[in-house]
Amino acid sequence: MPEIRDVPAPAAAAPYDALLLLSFGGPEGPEEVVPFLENVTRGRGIPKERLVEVGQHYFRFGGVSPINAQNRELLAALRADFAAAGLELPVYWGNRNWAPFLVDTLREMAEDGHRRIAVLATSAYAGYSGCRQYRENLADALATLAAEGRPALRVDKLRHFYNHPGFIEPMIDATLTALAELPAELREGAELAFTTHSIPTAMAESSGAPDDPARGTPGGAYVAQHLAVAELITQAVAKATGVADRPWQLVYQSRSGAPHIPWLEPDICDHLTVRQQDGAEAVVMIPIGFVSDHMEVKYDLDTEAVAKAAELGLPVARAATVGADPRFTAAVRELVLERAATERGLAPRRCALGALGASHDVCAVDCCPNPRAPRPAAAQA
Ligand SMILES: CC1=C(CCC(=O)O)c2cc3nc(cc4[nH]c(cc5[nH]c(cc1n2)c(C)c5CCC(=O)O)c(CCC(=O)O)c4C)C(CCC(=O)O)=C3C
Ligand SMILES: [Fe+2]
Repeated sequence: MPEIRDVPAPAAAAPYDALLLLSFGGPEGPEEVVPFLENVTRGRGIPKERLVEVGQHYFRFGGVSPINAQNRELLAALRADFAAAGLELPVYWGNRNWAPFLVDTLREMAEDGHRRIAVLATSAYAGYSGCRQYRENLADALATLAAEGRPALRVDKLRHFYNHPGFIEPMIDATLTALAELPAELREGAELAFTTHSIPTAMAESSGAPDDPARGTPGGAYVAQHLAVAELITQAVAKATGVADRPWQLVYQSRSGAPHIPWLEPDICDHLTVRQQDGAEAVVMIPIGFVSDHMEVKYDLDTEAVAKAAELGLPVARAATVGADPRFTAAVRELVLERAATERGLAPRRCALGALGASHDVCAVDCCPNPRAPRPAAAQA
């Protein structure tokens, strides 16, 4: 079978001429918090109380979200990884909700002569927020550039990377490191709580492609993919620690939306309460839903859940997120080369751990539907 390195290094990414790192964006000063939240929530019916509350989370940290600094770090790490591997592919960065805005980055890419762009969204899983919404953002930006009379760009979003070994392995190590932070006598009995962003249950159920085997499971692809990651990490931790039956659960955090609309549960704080009542000795929280230490991790876990645990007298530790781990940057390089080879008509090896297998390259038209109304989206069949 042809390997992904079937052409000389400088041309290995062909037909792509650039990579775009596409992320959420966050404020970097107190005056930016409210305009940022207005961008995030435009037309989405998030209750005012929730926005004021979320604004406070940002103000507590001087109005600075950690996400942009983390993306700058990832951008630098990707450039260094590509350079070290002899891959000549410029890397750019643009966001959905804050500067550098996606449309400005795409305009710059067009001006620099790029036409065929691979896109890595900093969201590992299927779902409207992490997949289609980014593709809608791409469609909006491309429409703006077309209206400005600029040459056409083609954007291809790389597949979901939740089960790529370069994403899983750093999380296994991080879980073991967090376990080691607990007092020695608590390590064997410590439970694992895998956390991710809660989303409306209806959005969870419709996540993934209709023909995706993961979509057929209760909770849809979003939950099935997170469960697959939790199982992979649990198995590896069992092997490394020799504790075979360590309790674990997938739980949720950062719920918003109106109270009468069902969202995925239980919340991490309720979970800690229940586990403490059931006699748990300690809990390790592993934020598998987040690629880096976003505000959700810094506030909802490190501040809120840690305070809850202290109130309960339950020892907790929090596993680090993947961030700019060299295994992850190497995985991104592999994903670019893999997709490039596929686009050249080859059948490259598609690295993925666990039973769900490698995710699709091109989203179906009805994959991860918009919960409000259908809108144009780029990078789909
Ligand atoms: C699945 C998912 C991810 C993970 C995938 C991905 O990474 O994309 C994610 C990431 C993020 N979410 C973030 C921030 C916010 N998300 C909000 C609102 C919402 N998120 C949702 C889902 C997700 N969100 C949903 C269903 C809503 C409700 C309304 C809506 O459909 O929009 C709101 C509004 C207030 C509130 O409701 O909390 C804020 C401020 C930040 C930046 C953090 C920082 O600054 O470090 C990041 C990385
Ligand atoms: Fe969010």
